Amino acid sequence: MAQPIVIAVPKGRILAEAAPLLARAGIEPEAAFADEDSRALRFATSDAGIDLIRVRAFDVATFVAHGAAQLGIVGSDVLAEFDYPELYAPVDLGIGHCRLSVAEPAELAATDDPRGWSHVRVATKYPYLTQRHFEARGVQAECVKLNGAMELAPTLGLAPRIVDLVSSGRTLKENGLVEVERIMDVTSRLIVNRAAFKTRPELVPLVDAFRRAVTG
Ligand SMILES: Nc1ncnc2c1ncn2[C@@H]1O[C@H](COP(=O)(O)OP(=O)(O)OP(=O)(O)O)[C@@H](O)[C@H]1O
Ligand SMILES: O=P(O)(O)OC[C@H]1O[C@H](OP(=O)(O)OP(=O)(O)O)[C@H](O)[C@@H]1O
Repeated sequence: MAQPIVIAVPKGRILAEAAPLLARAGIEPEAAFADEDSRALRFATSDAGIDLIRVRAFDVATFVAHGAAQLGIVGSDVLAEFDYPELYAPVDLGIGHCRLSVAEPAELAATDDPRGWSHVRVATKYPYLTQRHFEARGVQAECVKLNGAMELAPTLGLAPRIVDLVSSGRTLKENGLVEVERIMDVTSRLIVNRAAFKTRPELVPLVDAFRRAVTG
């Protein structure tokens, strides 16, 4: 029998929104998948031809790009940051709505004019998107790569500005920061390994099932 199709799903906040979509696409994982205490990483589903793996959001794109998983659910922020040519993103899943923005302390923003920037130092989890955004504006960006808690960087002198995801704006507000530029709007996408899409015909109805799960 052929190896099961592996779908990579991010743990964390997207998982809660993705679970109902999986159900609507007809994918019923074993009980341990929804159990946060489970230490398992790979889960069977009611379809012997489909397994799920639970990985970090940034790693979903890597697993699928390398063909270790054939399908995945990932934020368009992660997709754009890695820009893997091996990935095809056929369905906008309409979940995980947020935006990638530049933010700085409210006191700095009071007198700052982004149009006057020629060089910026930025703390971010997204060095590629940050460089690209500023380069397009003719601004030289120096990035300090962090994996979380970017909001601490300005007050602790690591970098005066940050590039991070914003949704309600609560995290920025509670850390004395304000949004000064929006880089991109973000939603989660279904991603497919391009080579697998050609060689595994069973992926076609599966992608269609996700498409229907979103629209119907
Ligand atoms: N505030 C938010 N509102 C909506 N979607 C968000 C928000 N923050 C992040 N996302 C989406 O969820 C994905 C995962 O977010 P994030 O990287 O913050 O997760 P995490 O659980 O901290 O991951 P990890 O611990 O693996 O770094 C992001 O790539 C983005 O697409
Ligand atoms: O505008 P808000 O609604 O406050 O959302 C923004 C926050 O959400 C994300 O973090 P997340 O909650 O995923 O935490 P983590 O990155 O620290 O894991 C992001 O990195 C911001 O810190």
